[in-house]
Formats: sequence, structure tokens, C-alpha cells
Amino acid sequence: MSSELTERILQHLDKCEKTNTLELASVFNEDHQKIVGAVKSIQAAGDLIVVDQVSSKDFQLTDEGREVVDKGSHEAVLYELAPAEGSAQAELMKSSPNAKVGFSKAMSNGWILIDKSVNPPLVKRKVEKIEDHVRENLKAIDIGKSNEIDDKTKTDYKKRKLIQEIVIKSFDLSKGPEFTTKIEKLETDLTADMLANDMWKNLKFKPYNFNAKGVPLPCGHLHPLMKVRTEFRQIFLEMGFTEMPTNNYVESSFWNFDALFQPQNHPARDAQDTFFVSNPEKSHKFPLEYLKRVATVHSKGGYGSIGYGSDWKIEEAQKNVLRTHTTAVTARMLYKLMNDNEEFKPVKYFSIDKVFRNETLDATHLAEFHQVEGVVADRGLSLGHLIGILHEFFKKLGMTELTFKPAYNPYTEPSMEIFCFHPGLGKMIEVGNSGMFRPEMLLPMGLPPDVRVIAWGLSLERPTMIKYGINNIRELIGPKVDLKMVQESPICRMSKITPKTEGNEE
Ligand SMILES: N[C@@H](Cc1ccccc1)C(=O)O
Repeated sequence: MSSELTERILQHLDKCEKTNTLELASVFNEDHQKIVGAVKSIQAAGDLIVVDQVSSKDFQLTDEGREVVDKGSHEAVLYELAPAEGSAQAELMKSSPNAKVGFSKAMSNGWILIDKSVNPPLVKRKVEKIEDHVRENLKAIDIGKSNEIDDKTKTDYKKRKLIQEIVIKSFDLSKGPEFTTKIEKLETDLTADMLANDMWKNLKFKPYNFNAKGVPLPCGHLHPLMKVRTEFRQIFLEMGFTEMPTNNYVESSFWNFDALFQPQNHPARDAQDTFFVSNPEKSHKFPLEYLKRVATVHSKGGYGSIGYGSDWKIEEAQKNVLRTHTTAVTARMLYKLMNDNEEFKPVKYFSIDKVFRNETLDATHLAEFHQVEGVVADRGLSLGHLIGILHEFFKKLGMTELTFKPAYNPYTEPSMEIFCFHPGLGKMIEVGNSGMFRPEMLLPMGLPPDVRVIAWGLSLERPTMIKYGINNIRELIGPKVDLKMVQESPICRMSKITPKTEGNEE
């Protein structure tokens, strides 16, 4: 706060005994807020002045009122638009958005008339010249001269929404018991020097302001997606799952598609759906024996399957892609399970990481998103186990009403889409996809024939958007993200998935 302004205020008060902050703002030609700030710092220096808050009413132009100041009142505009030879009323009404109001006001002012002797009737000017009082009065209000205009007119303008009443808070000032025109500068810090030379005894210190807000800590913040990821991870860990290593975004088509018994002519392998990598374009290291078994099951069949009956090309399997699902990692892990160990042992795996799809972008789709995936491999698992484990998993997310719909995935049979009742939205929503991996996928990996693998996948973004009440995915990730959203979003608790807007955020 400039000490010069505080002194000017005190000198002014010395001369006139009483003043008001609004008056000071106009005398000093300063912003009112600045004057109020200076008054506050005078108050902090002791009982120099007596300050009383007062409120007064004034008028301010609305956007429409401002338009009238710029272009003229609606009635004057309409009068100007009416040509000397007259114009059909319907035509005139189309001329401006405010023509209707302008027409009725111009009629009651006696500025225009309707000539009914012709068909259709014409609107004509009735007087040669008009005076736009509304515009002049609004100009006066705009420069703070509203007291020059009578109350009835102001009430009328208020009804017409050309002006609005505002309450102005200001402060009346008078001299206090310790009044002086010179403010002693108060010390804010006690220094080592002041202590050493006993200066502190004669100095005046500024009192501590215990109501001051603390400075926001310059610390990092977790993005909501990361908070929700932590919650999901916690749920999987509680259920005894182990996290899969998902650190390779680039995957060969072999692991992303072929190992999953996805035919080489499957539409998902199209450039429209998948991002192909140009450098390095191809992968060359594959477990050869396994690759041969995959080639055979695709082209000729085996393990009780007739396969796809079409050629299987290694060139197609070698193509590198940005993985389209984390199920590619699941395939690697199940293969590894049989190749690193002598014997099969049951496992429960999960992963939460990025996948990439060549999608048309819109409010709910991005070209990269996160997938949450769970897999259980054990002897004798059935669809009943899958349904049971899904109920348990989603219950931990706060979703208890699940239904399933038959679906199709090249690598699972049967496959089921998972729906749950969303209490906030009041309807069933799709939350994921699931199934039992096919023998054509598992048996070439070397898994024993009585081992069944159940799995499911869902996106991380969707529950996050529901949880935080975000409707547009671009507000959640990407360059448009508001850092404030990241800083202020609370920690996510999955116990109740209900939108934030309903006030149910825990
Ligand atoms: N990979 C599937 C999800 C899924 C995982 C496991 C089993 C079935 C389905 C997807 O991309 O949607």
C-alpha cells in the first residue's frame, strides 16, 4: 500500500474533519478499492481514525442499457428504420431483435402510426423529428448522475431491464483519539540486530494478523485419474491380485492380436482402428515354437477348433502397434507363466495402464485412455466364478446391482458386457467387458487343458468422470485440463459412485 496515499487521506481528513471513501476516490481520482485498502492500513497503525461502514444505492447500466447508449433506444432505432413511404409491420419486426419493444414504445410515444388504408397495412413515421430521452438519461446514469433523474423514470428503466440497482459499500471516516497526519512505520520483523543493540525496546511492532490466510503450499498434486487408479489398485491388492508389468506401450501385432486368436483380417487390425508404428516398423523376436502353434491354430485349427481357415502371415504379426488393449500384456504373462515354470500354478493378475485407439474424438472418446484389467487362471473355473468375482470386484467399487449381456470378443467365449445400476444417473450403464479365454488362445501357450482363465476389462476414465462429475473427457486429460481441477479435486473414495453435482462426494 502506498504510504503516500495513506498520508494524503490523513491530511484531507485533517482539513475537513469528516469524509467518506467514495468522496476520496473522486477527489483523488483513485480506484475506490485502493482507497479502502489504504484506510485498512491506517487502521492497522492504531486508533488514528474512526471508520463506519455505510451502504448506499446506485444504478448501473445492464448490457442492454449499454447497447441503448451506443445505438439509441429500441424505439428510436425502430423509428429510424421505418422508411418515409412506410413498411409492412412484419418486415419491420424482422429488422432487429428488439424491434417488438421498440415498436410498442414508439407507438405509445406517438412517433409512428399504422396506415390501414392499404393492404397490408404500413407502418409510417408520424412525426418528423424525435428526441431520444431514454438514451440521454442512460448516458447520465452511466457517468454517475443518476440523482438527476426522477425515481419514476428510473423504476421504468429498471422494469425494462436497462438499468439495475447496485449497493455500494463505502466507509465514513472521522478523526480518532490518536489522530496524526504522519504514520509511524511499524516494524514487521524482529531481527537479530534489533536484539543485539537493544533497539527493539524503542521500536513499535505491527501486531500479528492471526486471521490472515496462509500462503498456499507450493506442492505437487495427483491428477484425479491417478487417485482413482490408486483406489482400483487397492481393491485388486485386497483381493490378492498381482500387478502385471505394463511398461511397453509399443507391442507387436503378434501379442496384441494373434496370440489372442484375433484373425489377421479382423477389422480392429485396420489402420482406422489401430495406430501402426513406423519406426521400428516390425518386431523380430518371438518364441518360435509358440509362434508356429499360433500360426497353425489360426490357419488350420487344432485343439478341437477348425481355426479361421485362411493364410496366416508372419509379416502381419510382426507389425508394431501402439497396444490397443492391456490384454496384450495378459497374453504375454499367461505364456510366461507356462514357460518359466515346470508346472501350472493358479494366478490372479491385474493391470491399470494406457492403451491407444485410432478413435474419432468426442466428449467421451480419446485416442489414448487407461484400461483396468483383471485375470484369474485356475483349474475348473466356470462362468459362475467369473460372475461371482465381478460381483465382488464391483461391490468394492460401490456398485451392487450388476447385469450381464452376451457379447463377442475373438479371444473369449462366452463373453459378457457388464452393466451396473448407477444411483446418481438413475439408470443402468455399461461398465466393462469380460469373458473366459478361448482354448485356441490358451492351449497353444501350453496351459493344461483343464485350466480356465476368466478376465475382464474396463476403462479408468469412465468411473473417474462419473466420480468427479466431469462430462467432457477433454476436461480430464489433455491440453485443456484446468490445473485448478487437478489441485482442488479431493481424494477419490470408491464407496459410492455418484456424481459430484448431486453433492454426494465423500
Ligand atoms: N480387451 C477387452 C477387455 C477384455 C479383457 C479381458 C477379457 C474380455 C475383455 C477390451 O479391450 O475391451
